[in-house]
This record gives sequence, C-alpha cells and structure tokens, in this order.
Amino acid sequence: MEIVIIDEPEDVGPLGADAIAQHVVANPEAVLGLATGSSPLRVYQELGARVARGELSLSRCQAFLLDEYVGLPAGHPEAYRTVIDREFCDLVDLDPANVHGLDGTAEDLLGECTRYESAIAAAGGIDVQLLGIGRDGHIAFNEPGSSLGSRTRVKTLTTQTRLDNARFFGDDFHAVPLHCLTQGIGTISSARHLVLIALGEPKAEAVHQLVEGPISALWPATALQLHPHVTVLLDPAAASRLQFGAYYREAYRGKPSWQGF
Ligand SMILES: N[C@@H]1[C@@H](O)[C@H](O)[C@@H](COP(=O)(O)O)O[C@@H]1O
Repeated sequence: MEIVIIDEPEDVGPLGADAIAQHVVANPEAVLGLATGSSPLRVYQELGARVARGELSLSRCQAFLLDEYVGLPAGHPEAYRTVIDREFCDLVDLDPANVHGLDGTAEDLLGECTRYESAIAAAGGIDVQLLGIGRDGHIAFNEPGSSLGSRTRVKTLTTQTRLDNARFFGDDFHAVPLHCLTQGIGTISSARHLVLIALGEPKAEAVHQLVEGPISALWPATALQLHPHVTVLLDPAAASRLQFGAYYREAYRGKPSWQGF
C-alpha cells in the first residue's frame, strides 16, 4: 500500500486524476471503477477539466459503478446511477452505453448480481477502481461482517450508514433504503489498481484500521492489505490516527510512486 498524505486540499483532485489518467494513457480502452460519495468529487471535477481542455479522453473507456440502492426508481436523484451521471459522466466524454451500473429495481436481484459479475469479467476486469471509505470501514456497501471474499450481492445497510447517508435524503433516515446491491470485497480486490480517498477526521479511525489494523471482517477495508497495488490518498485529518504517519510522510513525501522517487 502506498500511503500518500496530501497537505494541500486542492492537490487531491489532480493526484487522483493522475491515478486514473495514467491507466487511460497506457490503454485508451481502460476499464474504470467509479465510486459515489463526496470523497472522489474533486477527482471527477479535475478529470472533467482535463477532458474539456482536450488533454484526456475517456471516449473509449468502459466504467462500472460499485453499488446501488435497492428500490429507488431509475432517475431518482439519489440513485447511484443518477449521482454518477450528474457528478462525473456529464463532465467527461464517456459513452453512456459504456457506463454500467447495478439495477436496484430488478425483479431478480440475485440474477442481477450474477449478470454484473459476468459483465465486469466480459470487459476484461477493472483496471483502476476509485474508492471512498465509510466511518465504519466499509468500502462500496460492504458493511462490517462482510465476507472478505464476497462477490456482488444484496446487503442490508447498517443504521450508521443510513444515518450518514440521510443527509442526501432530506435528513430523513427512513427515506434511506434498507437494502443495496454492492460489488463484494472479492470483486473489488480483483481490480488491478485500487485508489482509495479519505478526507477529514471522521475517517481517521477507519483509515488507521485500513492501513495498520489486523485484517478483519469487522473493518472490511482491511482486506485491501492483501492487494498488491493500492494507493491511499489522505488529507492530514484522515491520516491523524496513523501510528506510522511520520514514516509514510517520509517514504512518499506526498507523491505516489508513479511520480517517481
Ligand atoms: N456506498 C458509499 C461508499 O462507496 C462511500 O465510500 C461512502 C463514503 O462516502 P463519502 O465519501 O461521502 O464519505 O459512502 C457510501 O456508503
């Protein structure tokens, strides 16, 4: 894992965008994994700016979303497909036909999960997957207790996650769906490069567990310790509980490995 502590908040967007762009430059048909949540927003805006300036094109890329609520109709403003269209796809030149999400209204939800796994495999697997992290250490919607080998499936959201996400539903906890479809930890771990962004003090304990804790289903993100290529982009607040924070600062000096040592 490379742990990059970024002192200037405005650098998060360019560094995260570089992480994606290097894959697209190497392979214009790269398969991208997209995450919802506030953490990747600066990255999406920076990628949008690069596409607008003609410096980058995602027109031949495929993209897969991590997760989706069960039961929100297509076009619901908080359905993750709508969110990703609004926050990312509308800013870049991805072909909408190449952006794939889970259908949380499917009659056969288990069949939908199987179909999604097959679609990712048919695309050749995900080259670079963006991730946020929940306060309880969840990635995508893999809540504490998730199997660390899990594949795409139906999950029940915890009360904490529903409370955290109520802000997107007019602060109405009961409006937040109880169930979701989510790529599993095993699915996410199959992506070739994982780029996790965590910002702010509320994420500090989850980040400490992710990087330094024992691998445990209690903190699902700890499974990433077994992955050969993970980049963790942190602001100082999210990094504040790292036991070896001084070492990561010295080792990476705010620069991911692709910028050279
Ligand atoms: N399913 C999403 C996760 O993919 C995301 O990482 C998490 C944190 O969101 P934020 O980045 O807004 O803190 O929120 C949701 O639960």
